[in-house]
Amino acid sequence: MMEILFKAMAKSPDLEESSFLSQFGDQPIMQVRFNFYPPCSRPNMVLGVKAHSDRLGVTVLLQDDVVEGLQILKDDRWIKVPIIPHALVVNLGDQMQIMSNGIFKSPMHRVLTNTSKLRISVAMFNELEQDKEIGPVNQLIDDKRPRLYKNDKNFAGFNYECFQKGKIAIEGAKI
Ligand SMILES: O=C(O)CCC(=O)C(=O)O
Ligand SMILES: [Fe+2]
Repeated sequence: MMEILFKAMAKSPDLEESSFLSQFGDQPIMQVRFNFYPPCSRPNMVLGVKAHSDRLGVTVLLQDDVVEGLQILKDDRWIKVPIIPHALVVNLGDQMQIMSNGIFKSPMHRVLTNTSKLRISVAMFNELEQDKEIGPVNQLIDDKRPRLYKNDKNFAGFNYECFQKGKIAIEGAKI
């Protein structure tokens, strides 16, 4: 599934199919995370997940089919991501923004808690092969669009460090 997505995304800026996919290496790691948000008596004070952008290429998310909570930042405003039964939410991560030299954006998002209902979501991520370096695809760098990001070997770790410190990782990846 991830393979199909990465190939399709490469076609949009008119690249070779494997341009993004090949950066993940021959043995990319598939990770699945189950998020469990218990009810919270002070939802105005406690977030389920604080604001962050996903660190990898693409996140495929199955939201709770009843309880909302996910919000995305657009033009400095938090916008609710609606629940669409049986639909998956596909979100782009920082590594996609880096590989596409900023053409694709990795949005900030957060999860709110709910006073009375628990919420569950399942997120699927595609991690690079160990020690693989990523960087902007060469064909997306030219005079009009100079290279925005440096190549990086441990961006995922760097993103996690930034998340803990409340910093924006993609800013730190800039040249
Ligand atoms: O629970 C959700 O809807 C989103 C969780 C999330 O942002 C993540 O796992 O990175
Ligand atoms: Fe996320």
